Amino acid sequence: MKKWLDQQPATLIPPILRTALLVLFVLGAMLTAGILVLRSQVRERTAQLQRLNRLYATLSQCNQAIVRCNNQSELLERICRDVVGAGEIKMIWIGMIDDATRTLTPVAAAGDGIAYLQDLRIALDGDGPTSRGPSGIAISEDRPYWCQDFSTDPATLPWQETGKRFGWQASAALPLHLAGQVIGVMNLYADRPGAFDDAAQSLMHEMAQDIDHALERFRLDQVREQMADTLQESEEKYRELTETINDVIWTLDPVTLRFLYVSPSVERLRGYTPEEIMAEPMDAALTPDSAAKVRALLDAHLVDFEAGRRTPEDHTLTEVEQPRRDGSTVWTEVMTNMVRNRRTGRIEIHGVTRDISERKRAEARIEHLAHFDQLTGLPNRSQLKDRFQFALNLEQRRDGRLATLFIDLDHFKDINDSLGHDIGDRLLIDVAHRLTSILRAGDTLSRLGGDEFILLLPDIDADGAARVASKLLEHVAQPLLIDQHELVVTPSIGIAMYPEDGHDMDTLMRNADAAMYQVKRDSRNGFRFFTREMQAHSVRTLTLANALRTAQERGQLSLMYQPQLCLHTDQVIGAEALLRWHHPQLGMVPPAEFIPIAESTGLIVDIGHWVMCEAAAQASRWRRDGLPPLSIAVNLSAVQFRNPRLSDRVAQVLDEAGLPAEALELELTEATTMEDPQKAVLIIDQLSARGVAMSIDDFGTGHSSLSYLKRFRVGRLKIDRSFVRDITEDAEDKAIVAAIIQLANNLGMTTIAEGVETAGQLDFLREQGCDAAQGYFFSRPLSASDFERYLSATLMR
Ligand SMILES: Nc1nc2c(ncn2[C@@H]2O[C@H](COP(=O)(O)O[C@H]3[C@@H](O)[C@H](n4cnc5c(=O)[nH]c(N)nc54)O[C@@H]3COP(=O)(O)O)[C@@H](O)[C@H]2O)c(=O)[nH]1
Repeated sequence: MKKWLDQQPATLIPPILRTALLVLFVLGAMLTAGILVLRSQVRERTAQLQRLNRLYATLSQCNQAIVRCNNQSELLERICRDVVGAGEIKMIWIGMIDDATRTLTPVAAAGDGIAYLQDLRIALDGDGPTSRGPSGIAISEDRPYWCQDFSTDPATLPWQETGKRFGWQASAALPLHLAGQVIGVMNLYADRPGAFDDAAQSLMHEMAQDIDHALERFRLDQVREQMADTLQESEEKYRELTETINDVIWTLDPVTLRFLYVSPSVERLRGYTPEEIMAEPMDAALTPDSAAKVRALLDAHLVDFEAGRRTPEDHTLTEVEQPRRDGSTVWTEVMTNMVRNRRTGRIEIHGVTRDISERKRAEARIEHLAHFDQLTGLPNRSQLKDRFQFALNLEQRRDGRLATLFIDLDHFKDINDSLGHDIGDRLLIDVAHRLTSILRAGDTLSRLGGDEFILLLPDIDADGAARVASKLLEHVAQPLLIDQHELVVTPSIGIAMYPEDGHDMDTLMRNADAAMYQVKRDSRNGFRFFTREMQAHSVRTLTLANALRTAQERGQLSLMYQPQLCLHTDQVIGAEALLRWHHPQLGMVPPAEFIPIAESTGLIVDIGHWVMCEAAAQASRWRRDGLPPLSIAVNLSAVQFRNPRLSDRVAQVLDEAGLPAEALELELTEATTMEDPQKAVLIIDQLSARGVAMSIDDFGTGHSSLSYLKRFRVGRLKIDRSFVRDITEDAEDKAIVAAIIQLANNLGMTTIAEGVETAGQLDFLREQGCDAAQGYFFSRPLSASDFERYLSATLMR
């Protein structure tokens, strides 16, 4: 311009104009340059604004995604798509930390270069270049890492090649959080260096925070879902439980006494549906008295609960008999506690009701078992004790009298043994009915066990007691028909009177027992009153009976052997085994005293068996030791004889001892065989069929029936000592002994005389043709070793 003005004539353009034109020109140029700068700035500003707008749009889209998406992976995918779709960001990926491996793994990505992420795992711990990359720094330092120049930033070194390939010029790594902890990172890549200016950083930061909130929401949703699931599950379990268990679970309002909930099992328990139960107040089914009690109890509990003296941990357990729809009742156990409903704030009673009828029945049964005899239903000893005490107190107060009758059935054991326990039991039941049928209301009949009964007659004198006893004897003795068996059973009754014979139950029972025992010794089937003489006897009997129970196991029993000699050869042909009992305190107890006790207590069964075993074993030993073959005689008690398995037991004893049957002789008293001769014939037949020798002991004392004697397959008769004693002087004894010997001869039996003490007695016996003898004249009963010596001495003669 200046050049052009200089070429123009001054006339054409005067200097002033020239200056003005120059100024104008400069101003114009300046204006143009300003306009150009301004236009470039406007363009840049516009571009920046557009970028910001795109980022805002991205943020807004992200927020929409956050609202719409329901889970983490959907949200992250969507954010990645939206961010890249807005055009400002070339690539984005979001990685999550795997706590177990401490690596960062991509979970969502979009844009150019995502293929590179395929197997990407960034180790977070250690000093490797990857752990110190933008993601590693963002995570470890919990801050965004802005990389404005991707190609030169030392942190991006391992990925700069990749960045060049995909055109990444700048990047950002922003940590993501859950519950305040860094859980991942969002990586963004831009195609422009310095792309993440302040405005972009602020937006990205906001986006990361929004994502954090969304992740937190998902977590809470998840927790809520889990809680809902758990709640549903536990509700289902609770429902299942309440519907299937037999216990009834319920909730009650203690103020209105209305049930708020009752489980369905109530229908099984009481026959009413839960709805029916809930329709009525709780106390509707109770009696006014019980209802008042329940109400008072609840009120007291409520007061205590409000005052903090009662807590939900305080449970109350009560037993309640509840009505059922069918009119019956059911015993229940109710466990309750008071709680405050957290939702409503009201106090409730929570309860569990359990059916305990089975337990109640068992308790009642145990109670019954404890007081009543199971077979007959009569009171047992424990119940008798109570009634006795009551009756005694009464009689003491009114100065009255009371009778105790001890009733024992005669030969009941025989019935039991021969017909079986079932028949025996039924017999006891029938007898119990018979006895009861003639008693007054205040009398007590009790069964002690076995065939022993105690009858307690209050307010009665001796005459009255005797009348009752007679009536009982008569009544019980009537034949009984059990199955096809017609049975006659008689009782033996002993009577003790209060106050004469005792002031307490034990004494009166013991004395009545002693009197009963006397009846047994006499004739059975009768009654006797207790006397003072019986007392001494009964005490001794009781002592002996107790001591006898353990005599065998304590080695107090032993056998003595009394030689038996043949009167034709004068040789020892056998021995009678005689039982001895030596008690450390009582001394030698005579068999005549303890054998009856052993019989009446039943101990004779075991003791007699022991005697047989011992005697058979001794005889066997003698045979093995080369002694002449002797016969061993063993006394058999009537009780043993009645045992239906006697012949088997004898065979077993012989077997075990290895003794031939003919070496054993069983001595039965005449009285035993005559108790039931028909049966005796059978038993003797069984034994002799096994080859066992038999003899009848004490012959002449038991009124033998000759017709039966003929049928007894016994080998010899043993002449009782009482006839032998006076045989030399007493003509009658002489005649009896002679007759017995003759009778035996006629029946094909031999005879043995016992109790021979003198030569005169022996001479007479020899004259009469008696075959054998035993007695002090020859020898007293000897121990086994003395017997061996005695035998050797006789053999030497
Ligand atoms: N069931 C069982 N009864 C048994 C057993 N052991 C013995 N007894 C019976 O006890 C009664 C008494 O017996 P014991 O005191 O042994 O008396 C016997 C002899 O010692 C005695 N005896 C023998 N010789 C004489 C004599 O010359 N004079 C005399 N005064 N007494 C004598 O006689 C008894 C033997 O009697 P018996 O059995 O009838 O032959 C007695 O009834 C025994 O039976 C046993 O194990 N079981």
